[in-house]
Amino acid sequence: MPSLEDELFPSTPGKFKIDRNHTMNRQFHRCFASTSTMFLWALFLVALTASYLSFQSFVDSGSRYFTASWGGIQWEKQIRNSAQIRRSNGKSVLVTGAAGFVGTHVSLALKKRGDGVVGIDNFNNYYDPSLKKARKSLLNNHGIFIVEGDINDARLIARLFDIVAFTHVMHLAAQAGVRYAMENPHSYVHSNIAGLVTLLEACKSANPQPSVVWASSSSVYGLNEKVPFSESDRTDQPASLYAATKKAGEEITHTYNHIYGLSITGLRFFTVYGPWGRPDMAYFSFTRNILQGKPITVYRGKNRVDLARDFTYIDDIVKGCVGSLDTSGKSTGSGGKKRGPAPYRIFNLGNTSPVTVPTLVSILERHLKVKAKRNFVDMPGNGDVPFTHANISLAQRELGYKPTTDLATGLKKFVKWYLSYYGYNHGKAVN
Ligand SMILES: O=C(O)[C@H]1O[C@H](OP(=O)(O)OP(=O)(O)OC[C@H]2O[C@@H](n3ccc(=O)[nH]c3=O)[C@H](O)[C@@H]2O)[C@H](O)[C@@H](O)[C@@H]1O
Repeated sequence: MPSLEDELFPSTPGKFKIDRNHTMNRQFHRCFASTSTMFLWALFLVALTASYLSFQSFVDSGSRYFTASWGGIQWEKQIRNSAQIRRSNGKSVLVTGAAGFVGTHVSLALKKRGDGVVGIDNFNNYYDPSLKKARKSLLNNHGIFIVEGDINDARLIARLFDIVAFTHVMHLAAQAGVRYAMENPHSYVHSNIAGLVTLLEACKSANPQPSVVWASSSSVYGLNEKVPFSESDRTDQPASLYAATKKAGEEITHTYNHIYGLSITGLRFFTVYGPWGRPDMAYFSFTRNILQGKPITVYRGKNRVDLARDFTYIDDIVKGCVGSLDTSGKSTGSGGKKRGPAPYRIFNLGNTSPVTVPTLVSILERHLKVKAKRNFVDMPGNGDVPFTHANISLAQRELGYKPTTDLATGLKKFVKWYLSYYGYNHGKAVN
């Protein structure tokens, strides 16, 4: 039988060979062996502590990356209150990108009719975060709580699903903007691909699984020339990385529908505009420049053809989003496993009457009562497409979607909001 010493210090030629016949030697070795055992244990404990500490710092630095300031009893209470349903057969909806343009309007519409709404937004500085904070205040005033966090933070998303059994997710968080993708390509991958997958992972694991409605984009039609654009038209020729990530989103959501039974509705928004809009978009930046007496750059296509967009007013988009939530059908999975086929739908949400960019400028001039200084420039090869035009018959049939606001009417409402929000009085900012 090997002794304990033998097991701890196997008889190998050299250093630790034990002479069993020599008592002193034996005592020395016993003493040495127990010291060494202690030494080994100490080493083991040090290693264990070191790996625990480095794991903690990894977790902490992860949290710092997501600037997580969430958690706690008060925080959970605010989420539960915000998610409270106040009508029969109401929904509890997690709205991602809730402090964004479309997110704010959809959250308000849902809350006003009695649905529970919890928002999440990372308040990044792609455009003026103070506008996002102002939207947040607006939502807070209506009893909507916005969690400050990133959809890439899997722990946070999982926690939200622990606190609330969301029936629906309205996923609007994204890196938007067609031309900015050349400046910061990775932000598109971070939000529109990685963030989407993190969110879908949480949705797939949630019990019950929510139904997911999310924002795709008219830009997926890319170089498609068949007009108007129908959902069945080809979308494999994106003209920008932004469009490519949105198209990838359509494929990614399809796999989650196919494998896990998530109910998915993708909405291809066509150049959405209106009050509380996005400062990076043309109608918004043109307004700012016109009021400040600065020139605006108007792009022109090949052979000096005017560019055109199927500009769609925010209230019409909201109706399309709410209609999608109401008709989404249930997810079928549970415990991360599919239990049957679930709906997978894609809809165009456009105005179905394109307007050229110079006409947009003329309408703004009329509403602002200020003449624009136009600089016509050939459209740079930066991801833009010459025109968009939605065929909306599918959304009309399935969602009852029927846009009612033309560009002149919608821009009038936008200009009214803009002048009031930025404190303009007779064409001059007062603050
Ligand atoms: O429909 C969509 O899918 C997309 O609509 C917009 O993208 P875009 O149509 O390019 O909207 P704007 O950036 O407002 O541009 C509108 C038109 O004005 C033109 N433009 C833009 C900026 C400028 O300085 N000058 C100018 O002539 C553009 O070329 C374009 O024809 C949004 O920015 C995207 O996030 C959205 O996904």
